[in-house]
Amino acid sequence: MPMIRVPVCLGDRAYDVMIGSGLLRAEEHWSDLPRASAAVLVTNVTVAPLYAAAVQTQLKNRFAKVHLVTLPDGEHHKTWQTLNLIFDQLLGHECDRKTVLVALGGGVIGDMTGFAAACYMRGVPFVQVPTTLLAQVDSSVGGKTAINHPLGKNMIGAFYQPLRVFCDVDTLQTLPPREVAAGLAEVIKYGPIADAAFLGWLEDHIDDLVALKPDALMHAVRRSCEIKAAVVAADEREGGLRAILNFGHTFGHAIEAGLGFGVWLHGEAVAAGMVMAADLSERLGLMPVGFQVRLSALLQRAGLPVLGPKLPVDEYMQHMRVDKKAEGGDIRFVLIDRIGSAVVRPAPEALVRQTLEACSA
Ligand SMILES: NC(=O)c1ccc[n+]([C@@H]2O[C@H](COP(=O)([O-])OP(=O)(O)OC[C@H]3O[C@@H](n4cnc5c(N)ncnc54)[C@H](O)[C@@H]3O)[C@@H](O)[C@H]2O)c1
Ligand SMILES: O=C(O)C(=O)C[C@@H](O)[C@H](O)[C@H](O)COP(=O)(O)O
Ligand SMILES: [Zn+2]
Repeated sequence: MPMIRVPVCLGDRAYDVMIGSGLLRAEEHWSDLPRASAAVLVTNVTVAPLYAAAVQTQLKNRFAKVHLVTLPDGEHHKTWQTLNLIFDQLLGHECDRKTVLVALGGGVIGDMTGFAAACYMRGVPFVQVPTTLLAQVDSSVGGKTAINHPLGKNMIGAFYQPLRVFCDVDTLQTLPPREVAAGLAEVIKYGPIADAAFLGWLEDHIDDLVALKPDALMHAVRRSCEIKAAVVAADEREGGLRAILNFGHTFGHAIEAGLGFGVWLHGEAVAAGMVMAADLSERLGLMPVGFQVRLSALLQRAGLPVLGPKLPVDEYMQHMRVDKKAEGGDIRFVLIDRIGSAVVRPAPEALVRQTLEACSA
């Protein structure tokens, strides 16, 4: 299987997303990481037994010291307390400011390791080795790093880009089906916001993706990373365009925070959130009736929920008011105005409430 490079063009901070089979064991792709006396591999208790040894072997060829930090697993551990476990180890091992952090795992590990890298000694280099579909198609690319606050998702964080991203699609074969589906939510997201043809391709190949067919996975990871890389290169810090990557997230983050982090997976909450955003797009007359049904059908075939939980509407509204896109108290939604095109704008509260009633159960 070929190895593909997707460049993320950010001037002197440009980097490659490398996508392929066998990357964790392909020494040539690791040999030009920067020189430093130490690397710190950050992973969790689930991923460590599967893939830490392979990555440690690569790192030991390059760094005199390789330390392993194994964190607890789960979205509810994306906190200050867990972040501090990374800093404890970095300081305990007397790591200097050239130390390279390596995030091995899903989006939780990637977001926390990236944030630790942004903060430790005011910034050390880091590398992403995403091992979930969601992390390969989305979270490892683009430099959003964060932890959660009980009152809001990803509220404490930084924009901080990795040196490189290694997407070894072989690692996806060990994912539980629920995590595959969660990753597919973010893949499907790219169709409505940026690429009508990709949405059609997903409708044709969703069964192959659910079955983890390697060729289909390669194409989905590649196209997703290409779209994300282009958006991030145009608007790294979400001054405008980048907000389209938040399609489904205004509602989705409210579901995650409202239920408590980890009850619904991020991708599951985004799936139900995209259906809500599609419904709102129709209510506003931006999209013809039928779009929401089309999107829901695809999400259901991927094994995802298409209705949010029946939280009180006021609770949804409260969580959405602290969304990072809100301005001056106005919640701003990512809405679709044509398949392959998104707009970011406020919506009348009465319509939002109708959407929440109609799209939760
Ligand atoms: N920074 C961004 O741009 C961005 C984008 C999207 C999502 N996110 C964040 O990413 C997080 C979700 O990421 P996720 O869906 O990867 O969840 P996750 O990191 O919790 O991983 C999902 C589960 O899969 C396990 N796992 C990981 N790799 C595995 C493998 N190869 N085989 C078997 N099990 C494996 C993990 O241990 C975990 O239990 C959320 O916190 C979300 O906010 C960030
Ligand atoms: O990269 C982005 O920009 C995204 O919005 C991607 C999202 O899938 C991701 O969940 C991101 O972490 C959400 O960002 P936030 O700023 O709303 O926390
Ligand atoms: Zn997301």
